[in-house]
Amino acid sequence: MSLMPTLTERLNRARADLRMGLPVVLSDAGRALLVAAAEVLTPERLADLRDLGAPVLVLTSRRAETLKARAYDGDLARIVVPGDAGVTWLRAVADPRDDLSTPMKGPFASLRDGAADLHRAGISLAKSAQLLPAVVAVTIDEGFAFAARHGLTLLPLTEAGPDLFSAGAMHPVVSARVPMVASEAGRVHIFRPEDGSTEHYAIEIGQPDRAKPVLARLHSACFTGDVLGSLKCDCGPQLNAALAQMGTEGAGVLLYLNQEGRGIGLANKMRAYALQDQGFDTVEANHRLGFEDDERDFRIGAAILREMGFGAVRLLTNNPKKVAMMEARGLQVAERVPLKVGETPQNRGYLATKAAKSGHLL
Ligand SMILES: Nc1nc2c(ncn2[C@@H]2O[C@H](COP(=O)(O)OP(=O)(O)OP(=O)(O)O)[C@@H](O)[C@H]2O)c(=O)[nH]1
Ligand SMILES: [Zn+2]
Repeated sequence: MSLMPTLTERLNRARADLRMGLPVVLSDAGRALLVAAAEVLTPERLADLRDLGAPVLVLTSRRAETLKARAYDGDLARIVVPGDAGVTWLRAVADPRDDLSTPMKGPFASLRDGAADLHRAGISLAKSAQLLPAVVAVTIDEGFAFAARHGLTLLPLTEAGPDLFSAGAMHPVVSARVPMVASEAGRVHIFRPEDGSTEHYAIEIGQPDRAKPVLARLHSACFTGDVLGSLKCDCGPQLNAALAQMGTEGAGVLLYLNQEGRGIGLANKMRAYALQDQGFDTVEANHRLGFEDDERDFRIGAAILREMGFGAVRLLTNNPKKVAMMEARGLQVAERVPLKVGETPQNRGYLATKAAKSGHLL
């Protein structure tokens, strides 16, 4: 018998550790790296990291571009942390909030030699913990004994497949009837991912025929739009219109995917909104924070639909990438059904940017 946690279980632990400001040990092929999230690192822990070696600040090339720092590792940059730099410096480099008011943070020296795969895993981990994609990293001689001695989580990446950061299979937990304004024949299903990460929901309207393409919507959570009625986006009206159409047709399925802010989480989305108030558009704001335009994993939606017995959909969307992603996961998109509602004076620019830069159909 072994009660040792699997890599996936350790990964979930590592996310929580990182969010608390605890370092995590990443190891592969005899190499080991200690990583901690820049946004929550305390001065005491930074001092501990310095005792172990010279720390680097790992950023994505998106963030490095704004900072005019060299990204020798393709998609990321390893920036030397100056000897006198404290956590305030780390946070100012990681977080674009004050870029405009205090533009000169450099010049920065970036590392060019040595492998960056463990650093890359550190960035993926920070993203999957919905933190800013910025980690402080120190190379250590050996991972296993170090992690055991300090009670830290170790991620032995040697065991990792290419899908380490995917949520895995979706397990149905429970479903219950919820009569709604859009349809009295509503049922809410809860799905829990294999890796123990965030749950996602499916709202089934009526009794869709599994043998035919089902009217479907993949809705990404938008606290501001769905709950607060924010005028900055079109999410709330899209959610209601999709349910209403399913109610009118008598059948459909709406997936409510907890991928707030196109997968960056609500805190980062609010950081993006603060940048939008400084004049950047939705895509530029994501990039300045160090994220890609869209960090969502649409495998989740495909896995839930398949688990529910659906193989083909009539997909309510204006986003051709959602169609392509579903087809790539083996779900046939028999038809794309446009969903154009909720344009406001406040979201006109946002919708225009999505059309111009993200390929949305107007
Ligand atoms: N990062 C970021 N996310 C945003 C912003 N405005 C809205 N969102 C998020 O964008 C997502 C919108 O998702 P959807 O409406 O499902 O997707 P879509 O790609 O616009 O495609 P369709 O609506 O299907 O055409 C939600 O997760 C929102 O929280 C923004 O300015 N920045
Ligand atoms: Zn929204």
